[in-house]
Amino acid sequence: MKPLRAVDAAAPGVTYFKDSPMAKILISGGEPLRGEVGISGAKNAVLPILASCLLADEPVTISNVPHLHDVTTTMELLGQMGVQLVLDDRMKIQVDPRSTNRYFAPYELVKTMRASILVLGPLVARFGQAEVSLPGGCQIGSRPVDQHIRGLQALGAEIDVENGYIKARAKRLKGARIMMDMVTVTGTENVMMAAVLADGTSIIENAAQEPEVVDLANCLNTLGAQIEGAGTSTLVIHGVERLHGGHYEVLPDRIETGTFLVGAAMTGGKIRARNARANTLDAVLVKLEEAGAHVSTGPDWIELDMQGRRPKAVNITTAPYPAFPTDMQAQFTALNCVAEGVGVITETVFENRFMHAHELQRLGADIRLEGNTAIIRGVDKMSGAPIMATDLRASACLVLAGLVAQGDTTVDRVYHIDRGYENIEEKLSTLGARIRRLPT
Ligand SMILES: CC(=O)N[C@H]1[C@@H](OP(=O)(O)OP(=O)(O)OC[C@H]2O[C@@H](n3ccc(=O)[nH]c3=O)[C@H](O)[C@@H]2O)O[C@H](CO)[C@@H](O)[C@@H]1O
Ligand SMILES: C=C(OP(=O)(O)O)C(=O)O
Repeated sequence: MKPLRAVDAAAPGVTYFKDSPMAKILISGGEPLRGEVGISGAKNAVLPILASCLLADEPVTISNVPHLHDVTTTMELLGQMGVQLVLDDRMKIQVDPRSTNRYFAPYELVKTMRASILVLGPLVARFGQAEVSLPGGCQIGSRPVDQHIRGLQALGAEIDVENGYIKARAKRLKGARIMMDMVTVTGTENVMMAAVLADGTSIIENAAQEPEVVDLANCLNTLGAQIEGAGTSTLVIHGVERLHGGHYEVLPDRIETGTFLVGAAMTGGKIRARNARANTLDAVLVKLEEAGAHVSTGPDWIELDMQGRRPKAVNITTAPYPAFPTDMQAQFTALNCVAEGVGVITETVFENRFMHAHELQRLGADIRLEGNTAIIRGVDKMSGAPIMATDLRASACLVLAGLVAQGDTTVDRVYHIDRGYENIEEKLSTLGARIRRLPT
C-alpha cells in the first residue's frame, strides 16, 4: 500500500505517513540492482531537529524531511504539546512552537519511538518543566537513558523518576562541564539542546561525533545557538537568551544510502545513490571495497559497481562514529551470508542486535552466534521463505537477503522498516528488484 501524504494539515491527528501494521513485503529474488536511487533525509537527524524547534520562539521550516513513520510520531508528539505543524508536499514542515502549552510525552508515543526522549532537554530548557515517559528497553538492547538524566542534572535540572516518567524542573539551566560515561548519540543531543539556552558556557566531553549530531548542531546554530566542536568529542556550547526562527535542510541518510549500496554489492549490480554524502560513510565504503566492489564518489553521489561478481566476506566490528555503524551491521550480516569465505561480525554497541540471524538461517544462511559475535560462512545460494522483521535494520537486512534468495521471500511486520526507510519497495523496484507490498 502506498503511504499517504497529508498536505497543509496541522497536528494533532495529522497523517504524514500511514500504513497497515499488518503489511508484508514480497520479494522474488535473483535480479541485480541497477540504476539510480535518490536518498532521503536522515531519520536520525530529522527527529532531533524537529524536537529542537521547541527551543525557538519563532517558526522554523525544516526541509528534506523523509516520509517516515517516525516523523509522523514526532509530529503527533509535538502536536499534542500544542506545537503547530504545517506540511507541504515537498518534504517541508513548518514548525511553530509559539503555541506550546503542554510539556508532556506520553508512554503511548514514547513506547513506539525511543527518539521521543529528545523532547526532554528542549522542554526543560525552554519551558522549565517536562514530563517524559521512560522509553524502556527494546528488541536490540536495554538502552537506558541515565546519561541524558545525569547531563541535565549537571545543568541544574531537578529530576525525579516516578511511575515510569522522568519529571524534570528547572528555573534557568546553568552552564556546566559534563563528562559522558559512554558515547551516546541521543544523550549528547539532549544535553546539547538543553545547554543551548543555559546561562553560561557548557562543555560536553566524550560527546558523540555522528554526522546527525553535527547536523543538529548546525541547525541550532542557524537558529542562533553558539555551539563549537560539533563532529569532535568535545562540544563547547555558549548559552544564549533565545533561539529565533529560520530554515534548515536535513542531511541525507547515510544508513539508507549504505543499505542500497550493500543491496547492489550482494546482487552483483551497479547503482548510483543520488543526494548522498560519501564523507559520512567512510567506514562503510571501505568495507564495501574490501568485499570487492568498485566505489566512486562525487560531491553528492556514490556509485558502486560489483561487475556481476560475488562479494567477498568481510570482518566488521561496530563502534561509535567514525568507526563502523551498528545501524549497518545487519545489512553486512546479510552480505556475508552469500559472500565467498567466512566473515566475523562483532556488535559492541547493543547487546541484542542479532535477531535477524535466526531469520536469515531460515533462508539457508550458515551463521553461528557466540555472544556478541556472528560467524558467517557464505553459502552458494539461499532460498526464499516467509520471515519476520524484529527491528528496523533487521527488516532492511531481510529485504536485502530476499533480493538474492531463490524464489519468493515474504517479510512480515514491515512496520519496522517504515520507521526508517522511505518507500523502500518503490525505490528497490526502480533499481530492478521484483518487490511489492502485499495488500492486507
Ligand atoms: C534516533 C537515533 O539517533 N538513534 C540512533 C542512536 O540511538 P541512541 O542514541 O538511543 O543510542 P546511544 O548512542 O545512546 O547508545 C549507545 C550505547 O550507550 C548505551 N547508553 C546510552 C545512553 C545512556 O544514557 N546510557 C547508556 O547506557 C546504550 O544502551 C548503548 O549500548 O544511536 C545508536 C548508536 O549509533 C543508533 O543505533 C540509533 O539508530
Ligand atoms: C536503532 C535505530 O533507531 P532508534 O534509535 O530510533 O530505535 C536505527 O535507526 O537503526
